[in-house]
Amino acid sequence: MDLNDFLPYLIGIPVLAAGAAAAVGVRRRRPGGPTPPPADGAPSGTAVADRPSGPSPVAPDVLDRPAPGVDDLVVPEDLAAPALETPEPTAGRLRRLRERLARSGSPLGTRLLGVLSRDHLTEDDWDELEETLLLADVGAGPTDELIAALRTRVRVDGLRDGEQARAVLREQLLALVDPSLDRSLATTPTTGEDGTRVPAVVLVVGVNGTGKTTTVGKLARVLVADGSSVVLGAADTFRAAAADQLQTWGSRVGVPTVRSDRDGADPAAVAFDAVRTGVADGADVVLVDTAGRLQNKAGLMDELGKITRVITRTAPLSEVLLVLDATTGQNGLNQARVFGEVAGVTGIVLTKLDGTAKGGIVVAVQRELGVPVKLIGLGEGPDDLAPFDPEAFVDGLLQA
Ligand SMILES: Nc1nc2c(ncn2[C@@H]2O[C@H](COP(=O)(O)OP(=O)(O)OP(=O)(O)O)[C@@H](O)[C@H]2O)c(=O)[nH]1
Repeated sequence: MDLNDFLPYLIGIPVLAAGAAAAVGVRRRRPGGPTPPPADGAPSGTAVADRPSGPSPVAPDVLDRPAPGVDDLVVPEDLAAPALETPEPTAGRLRRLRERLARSGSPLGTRLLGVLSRDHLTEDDWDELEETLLLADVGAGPTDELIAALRTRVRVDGLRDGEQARAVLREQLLALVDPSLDRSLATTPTTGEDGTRVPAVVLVVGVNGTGKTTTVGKLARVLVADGSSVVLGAADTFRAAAADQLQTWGSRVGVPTVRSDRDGADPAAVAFDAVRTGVADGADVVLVDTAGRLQNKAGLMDELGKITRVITRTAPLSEVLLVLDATTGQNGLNQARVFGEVAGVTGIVLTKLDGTAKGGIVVAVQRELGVPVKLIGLGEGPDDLAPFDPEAFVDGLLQA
């Protein structure tokens, strides 16, 4: 799916929302009510909340989980079946990116333009440009490249006026952001060797607090609006409230959540059951949220490695999205490096871009990991997630 093709929501939203509700359905389990047995009676430590009736998938013995208690299979009252919402089209979201960048004080592009529009650029002016880029988290390498390219353009063509300065800066910033990178999300189901339909599996990783759970919830809305059927896996079993949070996101758009209510349950077991549920339900996409613990690289590698191994017994991983908080600058880059090494990241979600005028992190993180920014978070609202569009982003930076 090409993210930039989300725009057709505009036409299909009422139909798609109704279709999604019908296709996914919401079945509420009552507290204290009977626990549906797994298909073959084997124990399963996870439960599927807000899911249409059907057999529960069963995890392999190797995962060694305890049998469920009734409490494991109960949807709390306050999380049950709210009215289904209609996600907002992404077309408006790109416009909002520009508005938010403009509101964020003095965007990077405006400050650069202020210097470039001066009559005769002195060495002090070039130093100011360099400092501005570094302070905006563009990173040393890309900053040097941009300065060198601008110097060449100024030397060869001269900069006659502000308009020309803007055009040159736009061209050079765009080159840094790299419009040639493939930013589409792999969310198309495939067919297994035995002819079964295999959902696309998207694993979402990142340090705690960066916005993983929120991003999974927002992405589920985007996919539902696009006509896909989705299953969520709450494999963040470290933070007790994360599964509730995810389930709330899912239930608002009729998407079931596979979860365990046991604190500290094995995240790989939840991920496994989520994927099996996706297969059993004939879902298009399974989105798996993970915990963001970064105690040490070995621990992270163990946990993510196990989750990946267990998932890929049933379905290949289509995407590993790394969620990064745009306001954390260099710190975020250090985290990105570790996750990049252990998790085989295929795309970056840059959250909280609404909270920073330092758009340069987009460039730095792409360079650091060698993978594209695919989605950006623009706020805490349910539809504040947009496909990353290099041109809209650079135009947002450059507007007055
Ligand atoms: N302003 C803003 N806030 C965001 C954005 N994305 C997420 N947040 C907020 O960031 C906070 C943390 O988000 P979570 O989704 O709980 O983060 P997490 O990475 O799942 O955290 P853990 O479960 O602890 O690992 C919440 O208050 C979100 O509303 C964004 O794009 N902009």
